[in-house]
Amino acid sequence: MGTALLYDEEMTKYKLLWVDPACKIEVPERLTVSYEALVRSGLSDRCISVPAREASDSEILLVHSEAYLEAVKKTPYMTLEDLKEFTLQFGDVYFHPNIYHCAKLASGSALQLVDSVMTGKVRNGIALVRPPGHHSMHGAANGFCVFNNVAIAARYAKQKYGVKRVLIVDWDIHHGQGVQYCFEDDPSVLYFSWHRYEHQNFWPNLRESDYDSVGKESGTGFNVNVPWNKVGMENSDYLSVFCHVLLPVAYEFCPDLVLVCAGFDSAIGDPEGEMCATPDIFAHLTHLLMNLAGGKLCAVLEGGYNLTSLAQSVCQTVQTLLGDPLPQLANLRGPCKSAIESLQCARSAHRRYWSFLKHAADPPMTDISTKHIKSTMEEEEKREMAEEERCTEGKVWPEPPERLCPPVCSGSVLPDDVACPDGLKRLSSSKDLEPLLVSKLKNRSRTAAVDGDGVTTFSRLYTLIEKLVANEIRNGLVLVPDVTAAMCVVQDLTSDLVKRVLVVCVGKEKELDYVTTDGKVLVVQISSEDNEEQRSKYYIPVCLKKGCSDTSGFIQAVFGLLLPLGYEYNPDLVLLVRMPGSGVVDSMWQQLIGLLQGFAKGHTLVLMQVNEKASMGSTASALLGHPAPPLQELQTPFPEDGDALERLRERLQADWKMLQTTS
Ligand SMILES: NCCCNCCCCCC(O)(O)C(F)(F)F
Ligand SMILES: [Zn+2]
Repeated sequence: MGTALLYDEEMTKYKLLWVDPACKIEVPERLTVSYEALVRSGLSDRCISVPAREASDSEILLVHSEAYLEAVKKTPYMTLEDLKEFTLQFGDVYFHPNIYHCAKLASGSALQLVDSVMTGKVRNGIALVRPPGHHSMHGAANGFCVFNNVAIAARYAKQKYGVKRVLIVDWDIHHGQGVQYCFEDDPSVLYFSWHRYEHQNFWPNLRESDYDSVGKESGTGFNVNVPWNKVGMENSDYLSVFCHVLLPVAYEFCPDLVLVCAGFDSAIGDPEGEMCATPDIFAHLTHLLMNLAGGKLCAVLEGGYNLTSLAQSVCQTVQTLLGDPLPQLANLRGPCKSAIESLQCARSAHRRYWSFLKHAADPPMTDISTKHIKSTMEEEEKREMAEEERCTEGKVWPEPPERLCPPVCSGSVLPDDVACPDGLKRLSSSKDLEPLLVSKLKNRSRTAAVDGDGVTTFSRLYTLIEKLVANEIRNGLVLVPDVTAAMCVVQDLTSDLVKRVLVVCVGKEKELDYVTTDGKVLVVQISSEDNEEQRSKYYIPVCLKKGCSDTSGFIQAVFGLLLPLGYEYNPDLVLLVRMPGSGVVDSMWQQLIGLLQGFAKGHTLVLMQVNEKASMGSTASALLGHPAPPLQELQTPFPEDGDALERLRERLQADWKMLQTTS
């Protein structure tokens, strides 16, 4: 299934008609540069174009009051003076004779997107709209927003399609208070937002934007705020919050639909955000959400005022929605101190509501929400001083790397008597291995696996790895008689082909003579074995008391440890080994394959034993990029596992900064 793209140039036909410094950044060019970048890059042609439409009164009334709608209806007939007068009652927003029409198109576009996804016409999609929506409230316009496009879409999805749970992820740099107010008492809509806050010194300067606004009444726990109390946040900070706050909660919530308030003012160069995360981060943020809700994801444009980073960020998002390989993120050096404080506060505020956060540490000593009183003056001084060096006009960043789709998506190396799963390309052509390599294999591998057909298997395996490295194939599935022997062989085969291999070992392993100290290989093993004493910087055993069949424990290890490590290690190849008898649940296995595609440009090599070939179909499906089925309701992870993971993280965070969640 494809990706929907909604855009209508009518929504460029309104603008600010008078002087207002607060609103001058919200210009029609925001939409045109975004759309034109998609056209120029050829991405728009790869999308399914869906027409915009006007939202009806009843749809708008899902969120807004009749009084407010009636008032906005009058604006097309107002004089310039009346429009100025009308605008004065709201904050940081402007009206225009055509903005009511555009606001209906913006909301209607979001609804068209929901229809396209919910009817299965497309898998996911994006709506490029203005005016934005996430600040507008039941009876008021605010922050460039007239109707709350995403809030209306959430209510619409529930009403028309009986959607039970909607996740709204707001990665815009401003707090979408309009969305928060709409759903704060509603447990069927989980709202997550990060936003520039600076201890309430940043617009919209609301006390309720802080991390301790967790929702109210039956919605308690279903509102997650992560305030950024400093500017200059980077890719590491964003990924840490996704791994350590949003994703565990999102997976436990298990949504039927994901809506994204896709604002790109959180990107580098934006005058509002003043952050330093690069446009390619949105490729990963999008990817990390794409295995939720069976892949049903609707992104709706909110903010974004640097026309260069906006256009690049939109392209990065669309390319991921289309399933293209992800760019490698270089030198992630872990969250900064302020981000760790925010992260720790958000986790501790929610630990009583979400079992995956249950073992979160106490809030930091300096409770940051009260800090803003005494810090206002010193912050003010610092802000004045730092102004010049932080000026966003000076910011430069590299053009996001090209994300080329290999001609073949998935290759396979299988015993001759095993049928190749649909969609996979069987590697039969195998060049003979250099004799030197054969002898190396012979003395390396412990079993007779390198006998006649063994050599054939390994020469095909070598060919597959060469093609992965050459980006001729994206990923691959290998079935062997003995995965343990094969693991060692793969290490030999890859040692001169790639710089860093991330080995994810699912299930227990007799003895793993696989560990290196030079960092060329990082092994993360998830099993029921407690190999604590063997642990080192590059060999990290994660013990699940109940083994890999405990999906709750497994998913907690993936988000709490495996993903942050993987991002920091930044491998060129991922070797995913499924040990026989691991007991891992198929949906979890597919989720894992999906998530690991975020590393190494998707170059994942799955190694399985022939007697596990029953799982080949689901493995192939995940490798081909089909969204993983949702994990069924996850029960609370076992306390000892949660505790052990927390302790393991604390011990490892000296070596691996991305594991830090406590200051
Ligand atoms: N320095 C000028 C002050 C601007 N204060 C208002 C900012 C509004 C932000 C709107 C947005 O970006 O959140 C949306 F997504 F809604 F467009
Ligand atoms: Zn914004």
